[in-house]
Amino acid sequence: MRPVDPRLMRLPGLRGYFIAVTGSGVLAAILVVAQASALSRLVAAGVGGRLDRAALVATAVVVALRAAHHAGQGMLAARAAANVKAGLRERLLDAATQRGPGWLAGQRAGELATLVGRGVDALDNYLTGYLPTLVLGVTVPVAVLARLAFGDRTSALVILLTLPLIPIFAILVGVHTRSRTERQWRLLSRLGGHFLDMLSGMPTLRAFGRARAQVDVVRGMAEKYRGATMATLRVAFLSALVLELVATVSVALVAVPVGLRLLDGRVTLPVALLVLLLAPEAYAPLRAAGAQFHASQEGLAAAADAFAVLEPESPPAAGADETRSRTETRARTEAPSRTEAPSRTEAPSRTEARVPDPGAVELIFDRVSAGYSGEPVLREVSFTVAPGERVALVGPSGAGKTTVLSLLLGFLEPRDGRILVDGADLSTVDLRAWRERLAWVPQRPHLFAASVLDNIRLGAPDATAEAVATAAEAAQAHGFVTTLPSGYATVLGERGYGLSSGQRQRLALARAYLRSGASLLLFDEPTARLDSASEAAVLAAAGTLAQGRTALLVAHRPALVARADRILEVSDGAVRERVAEPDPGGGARGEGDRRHYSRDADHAGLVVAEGGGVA
Ligand SMILES: Nc1ncnc2c1ncn2[C@@H]1O[C@H](COP(=O)(O)OP(=O)(O)OP(=O)(O)O)[C@@H](O)[C@H]1O
Repeated sequence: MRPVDPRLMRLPGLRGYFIAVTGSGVLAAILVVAQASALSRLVAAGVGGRLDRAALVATAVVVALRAAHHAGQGMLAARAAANVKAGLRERLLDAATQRGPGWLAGQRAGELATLVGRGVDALDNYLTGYLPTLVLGVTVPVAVLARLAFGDRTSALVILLTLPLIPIFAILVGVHTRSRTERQWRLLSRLGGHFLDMLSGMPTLRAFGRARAQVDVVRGMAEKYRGATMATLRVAFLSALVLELVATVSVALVAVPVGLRLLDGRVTLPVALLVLLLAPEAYAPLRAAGAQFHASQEGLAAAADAFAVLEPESPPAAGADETRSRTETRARTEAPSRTEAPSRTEAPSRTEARVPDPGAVELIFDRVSAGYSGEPVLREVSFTVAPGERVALVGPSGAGKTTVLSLLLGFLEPRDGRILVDGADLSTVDLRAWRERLAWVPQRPHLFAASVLDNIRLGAPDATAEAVATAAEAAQAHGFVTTLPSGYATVLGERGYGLSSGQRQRLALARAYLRSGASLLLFDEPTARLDSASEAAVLAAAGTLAQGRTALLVAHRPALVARADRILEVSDGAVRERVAEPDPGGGARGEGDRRHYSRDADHAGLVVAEGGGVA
């Protein structure tokens, strides 16, 4: 058990705070010794029937300084804690954003929310209580021993020998309580995660008649958390008692001999008073640090979880239970190459990288293998999409069509192989600038609890109301939006609550249509929830949008497949060319596809096997 985890020093602003607290601790120690010296002189003079004016003034000044220092220290600690917590929250949110949806999907939103909210707040006890007290636990005893070395060496020796008893007992109790407090934090975070999960799944639970059972589960978890909290509090009270006892006995071991020596005349009254005033001060901060240790443990357990998100490569702290290792395993496995330090991810290391020129892009997958945990979903996949081509990705559910789009969005990095966009390796491209060139309609679009206008304007915040309306019209959304209570100003519920899933999809399409500067369209089953009349209209608009741009469309529905220039089938980890079914509307141009694909295959260095399979 280390009194201070060195990783904490990497928290934003903590190093500066630690230096300030150390300076403040040294000042506090000087004031403690000065107060005891002045007071002992004042009292000794008073016992002798004199008034030592200099000692009186010195005592008053030092007491005032100590009060001011105490208030200043409190303010410094509160401000620094607020800064450190704000910085940590910012970094956690940054890390979550950088890891992308692939990683976030594997996290329980509630656990992450508990960590960013209550977990980070729990650092307060550590920052404003334990850390300053721990520093005082070093500076004050050193100052007291130094002063007594010149006043009464015997007492200094007794203090020197008894002082270590407090940290020894504190560590013994701390080792015992650490796992309890960690368990308490895990239970809280699991409770938060489960509760949020349960609330968002309430309609499903009710439909399947499981809502009541879940209430019992939450009650059981809350009960466990209560039990763990009470157990921790019990140990904390007991340990405070033990430390109080050790400190009191130690002070007695100093005070009794000094009293006896005073009676014998072997020590003067001012010196005896000085010893009696300083001895309790020497033990007090260490005793307080021992007691504060328990209160700070929840914050430290939360900080360890925060480091697992910020620096997933760092080893877990001893004693971490399966929840933490599960969080870390997810972080390692679900975003294989995003698990390194934030500096290795996305924009920071890619700022020098080139971004392909605007206009339709050429895409080349060159022996790309990719996946999440375990077996790769795509194995050595190679294909090319020419600039301006409309390519449909088809294949059985779970084959890896969305994974192809995730790779292009930069949410997932290839385990092997390269993805070239206009000849540039995507792993070296500035992802932020690259994503500005994409218009993406995900399979399950996310709408925010904001106005319809702001939801559509997500990808083009400067777009005018007219441009939004035009995009909405193209996405077949304008009609239903105008029937909403406040039209485009209508504020949606969380996740677009209040709209049908088809309406949500149309808003997501409008979002994409508004990105008029996009050079690559990535549509993941964009018409899956639309009726056939809306689908036809949306596809006509998509056709217009796709002019002069490259488009990759994940498609199950024949109408969408029919509009593609080429069809690629994703199955069994491979991507194969498929001859398009003839389209009565004349959209598909599949017949020439084998030859077309051979040219691409040569380009990407692959061999096209019989029947279009890629060997
Ligand atoms: N975030 C993730 N973590 C772990 N595995 C994942 C994740 N996302 C997808 N997978 C797995 O990867 C495989 C391919 O998923 P993907 O979503 O690419 O399939 P798909 O072809 O788009 O399927 P569908 O047509 O059903 O949308 C599936 O087996 C899926 O279970």
